[in-house]
This record gives sequence, structure tokens and C-alpha cells, in this order.
Amino acid sequence: MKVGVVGASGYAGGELLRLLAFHPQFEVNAITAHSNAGEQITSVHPQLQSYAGKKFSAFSPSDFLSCDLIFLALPHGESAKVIASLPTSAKIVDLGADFRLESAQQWSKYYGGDYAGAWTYGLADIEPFKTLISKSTKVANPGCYATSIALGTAPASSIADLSDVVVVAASGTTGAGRSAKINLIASEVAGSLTSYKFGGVHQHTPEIEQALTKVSGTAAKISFTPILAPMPRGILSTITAKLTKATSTEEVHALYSTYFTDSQFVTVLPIGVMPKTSALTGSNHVQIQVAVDSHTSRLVVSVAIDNLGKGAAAQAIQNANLMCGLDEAAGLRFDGLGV
Ligand SMILES: NC(=O)C1=CN([C@@H]2O[C@H](COP(=O)(O)OP(=O)(O)OC[C@H]3O[C@@H](n4cnc5c(N)ncnc54)[C@H](OP(=O)(O)O)[C@@H]3O)[C@@H](O)[C@H]2O)C=CC1
Ligand SMILES: CC(=O)N[C@@H](CCC(=O)OP(=O)(O)O)C(=O)O
Repeated sequence: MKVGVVGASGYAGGELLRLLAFHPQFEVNAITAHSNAGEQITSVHPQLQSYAGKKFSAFSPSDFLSCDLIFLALPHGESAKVIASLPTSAKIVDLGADFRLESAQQWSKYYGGDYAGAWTYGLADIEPFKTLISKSTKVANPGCYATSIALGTAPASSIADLSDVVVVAASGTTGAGRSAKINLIASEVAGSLTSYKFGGVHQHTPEIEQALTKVSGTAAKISFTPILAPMPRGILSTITAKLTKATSTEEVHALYSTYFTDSQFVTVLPIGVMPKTSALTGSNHVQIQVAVDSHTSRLVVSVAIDNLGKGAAAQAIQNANLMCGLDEAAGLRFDGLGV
């Protein structure tokens, strides 16, 4: 199948190119950038030697006419502007936020600007999303934090109060994209931790609530505090919620393990073993650990992912595999780096 990547000079687009180079069914034949159009791909992404000699094109709809599948990895608001010019026959996965929210009101509260509508939400490891994705031609890939938090909370709907979920999550700096910002330079980030979008204003809040409400059938609410961590990649989310019935760590561990039995990518680690971001770097895998805090009767969940892998490019390919009727793990059998 012929594939196009729009926004390939960014971090998420570059990770898509890296993974797609070894995909057994997808062949990349349109690669576009914005300010980097005309540049060698390896001058922006020196790791991508399999693209040596190729350049980024400027976006032109005619380049995508022969594409069966298109990935959009553009800043918020830009995907909605280009889709009308793409072939209607092409399957599209948008890595941005433009089509994630079902509520126009929530869109205007957290993002502003014109509301573009909602596509199937691509949280590929759990139902009802997985089945819906396999029947869809347009899929909105979840945000990186949203992926880790929704996966870590979804199995708890029968034992915890999802109307009051509290999350603190730390992300590596690539989560903020590749464009230069003062708060992301090494002198500001190295050796320091800081919260941002503080006070329940992070834009992934409505997306996580929408996903968890769908999974649980009751209105989910989340208080989410993100932290910028001095590392390039990875997200570690700590989720807590009040238990609605007496239970033990062993019982919750069994519940989570059963919930993810059929998932090729989500691993509930043995009790006592903690998720670690470096174990997931470069992969589509997710690690989860659970515990019951009997002192406060709260469920505590730790989730690690790679923001550019499972949180962006790898989950986008998993979604594309499902949309195309392929093995969902095609081209994604990569372990994490470990250090
Ligand atoms: N980074 C992450 O961990 C995650 C990112 N996402 C989402 O994926 C999308 C891409 O993110 P990321 O790769 O980090 O972002 P980057 O800033 O690294 O890359 C953005 C890409 O979009 C292009 N671009 C920038 N401005 C415009 C414009 N006005 N019109 C068209 N193209 C433009 C850039 O081209 P050029 O560089 O040539 O100017 C680049 O290719 C975003 O929506 C982001 O929210 C989702 C999950 C995780
Ligand atoms: C570290 C950092 O800044 N992370 C970004 C995550 C963005 C992302 O991955 O998600 P979207 O696609 O929804 O933008 C943030 O917190 O906004």
C-alpha cells in the first residue's frame, strides 16, 4: 500500500518514517514538510539512513493522489485545513488533536478556533475503540498523555470512582514538538523538574474524560497535572482514584491482567516491578503496575509509554494496520531500548 506522511520533519513524523521503513505492507512515497521543504530528510533526521538522498517536498495535494493511506503529523488546527484536499478514497490517521473531541464546546474551551468534528478515537488496545477503528477510514490518534492515562484507568471502572481521578504525569521534552522554545532549551530543562499547564487546564483532560466515559458508561472526571522531565522521550503517569469496594493489590492486579489478556502491547508487570520509561523507548509497548493504598482506600496505577512511540507514531501505525485489515502488530515488533 502506498503511504504519505504530512509533517514528516517533526518529531512524530520522523518516528513514523523510522517505523514505516520496515513495515511489511506499507511503502512511503510522499513525504512533506513545511519550513524544511526541499531539505534532505537525513539533514533533519540523521538517524534515518534508509531515506538517504531523499528530500522533503512542500505539501501539494497532487503528491497524495496515489496514496492509499496518509498520516498527518501537523500542529493543532493544520490537519483540518488540509483534509479537504486529500483523496477521499485514502485512509487517514491524524496524529494531532483536530478530530479527537466529540464536543464542540470542549474544543473551544481547550483549543479555541474552529471545531472540525470528531473521527473514530484511535485508542487501539481497548474496546469499544478497537472494533470501531477496524471499520473506520478516518481515525484520530490519541494524545500521548491521554494514551497512558486512559489505558491505565480504563480497567478500574468496576472498582474505583472514575468521577474523581487524580493524575500526575511526567513527560520528556519531545512531547512539546521540535520547534524552538526557551523553556525547552537544555539549560532550562536539564537537571530540573517543573509543572506546567497547572490547575486542571491541560488540553488532554476532555479527551481522557471522553474516552473513559465511553469505556465505563459513567461520567468520568479527571484532575491532571503534567510535569516536564529532563529527558528527551517517555511518559510516566501516576493515577489514583478512590476505591468503591474493598479489594487487595492482588485482586486489582488480576483484574488488570485479565483486562489486557488479549493485548499484544500492554503488559501488566509482576507485582512489585515498576514501569520504567527507558524500557519502552522506540516501541509501541505499555507497562502498567497497580497497588491498593489501604491507608487512603485508593487505587494507585503507574503507567509508562514512549510519547513518540505508543503516544504517537507507533499507535498511529497500529491504527492503520487495523483500518487496513492487517495484523495490528505488523511493523511494530520492536522492543524498547532499555537505557
Ligand atoms: N511529540 C509528541 O510526543 C506527540 C505529538 N503529537 C501530535 O502530533 C503532531 C505533530 O507533533 P510533533 O511532531 O511533536 O510536532 P513538531 O513541531 O515536531 O512537527 C510539526 C510538523 O508540522 C510541520 N508544520 C509546522 N507548522 C506548519 C504549518 N503551519 N503548516 C503545515 N505544516 C506545519 C512541521 O514542518 P517544518 O518543521 O518543516 O516547519 C513539522 O513537520 C501535533 O499535532 C502533536 O500535538 C501527538 C502525540 C505525541
Ligand atoms: C511535554 C509537552 O509539552 N507535551 C505536550 C503533549 C502534546 C501531545 O503530545 O499531545 P497533542 O497531540 O494533544 O498535542 C503538552 O503537554 O501539550
